[in-house]
Amino acid sequence: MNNDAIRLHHVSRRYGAGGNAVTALDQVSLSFPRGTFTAVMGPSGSGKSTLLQCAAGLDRPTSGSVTVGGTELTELSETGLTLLRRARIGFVFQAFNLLPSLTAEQNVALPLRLAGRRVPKARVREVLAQVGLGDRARHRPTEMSGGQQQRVALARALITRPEVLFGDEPTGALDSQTSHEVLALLRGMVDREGQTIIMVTHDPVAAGYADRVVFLVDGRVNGELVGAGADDIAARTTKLETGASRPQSAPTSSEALPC
Ligand SMILES: Nc1ncnc2c1ncn2[C@@H]1O[C@H](COP(=O)(O)OP(=O)(O)OP(=O)(O)O)[C@@H](O)[C@H]1O
Repeated sequence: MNNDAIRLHHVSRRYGAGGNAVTALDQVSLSFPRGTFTAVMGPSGSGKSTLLQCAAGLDRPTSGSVTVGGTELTELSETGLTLLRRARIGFVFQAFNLLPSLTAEQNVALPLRLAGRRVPKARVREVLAQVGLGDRARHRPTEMSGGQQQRVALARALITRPEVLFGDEPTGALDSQTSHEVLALLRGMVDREGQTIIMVTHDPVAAGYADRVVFLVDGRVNGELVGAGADDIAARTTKLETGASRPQSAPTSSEALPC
């Protein structure tokens, strides 16, 4: 069986046409093996969100191929894409996007309800316990801290047992201690349950929880760091932001080139 949860092959995404055209992604090829945690970093406008959206089936590439566990997304209809996202993909964003009138357990059950599926109460409790909120099932978002709300959002993303969990700055609205708690949870899901996670972040400390960090510059992959700590990641991002590493330099021992 293919061991990649997601594969992008020569993916390009252009917005607009003529003189106003923007190439947000330019021939990006990347593989995300199952059970790994990848951070995506790069300067503002380098294509991180576009990469996430194309990989998650929220946006369609202009050219190239995206496969989720062997399913070619570019061949799916809109309905097919929606069904695939609902069943096989989870999302957490910087904004928690919880419904304020619903309790934690009702928020967590929402994706199943929207899909017209049965909501096993035990599963809702299980996933809330998994994020350390077993005792908060009946609380509403306003009765919870930011970190707790993000953990409810995480439980909501996990209720369907997604093959891939995408995070777009999931700790962007949290203080450093709370960020650590959420990132440690994500790390534990990869290590204990083999969850695949792909997370866009600007924060080298957050990226340090990942197994590898993929860097984008001007819509292209500009190398990656494997097993790096926050200091090395910060040094690399500073270089990218000042343009010092363009064009790409030869990889060092802890670096690997994209496949
Ligand atoms: N809907 C759109 N229409 C036109 N241009 C777009 C659109 N979405 C993104 N872009 C452009 O594509 C490029 C990549 O944008 P993207 O949001 O993917 O970058 P990013 O790395 O996520 O940026 P940031 O870190 O600032 O969020 C940018 O030049 C952006 O202006």
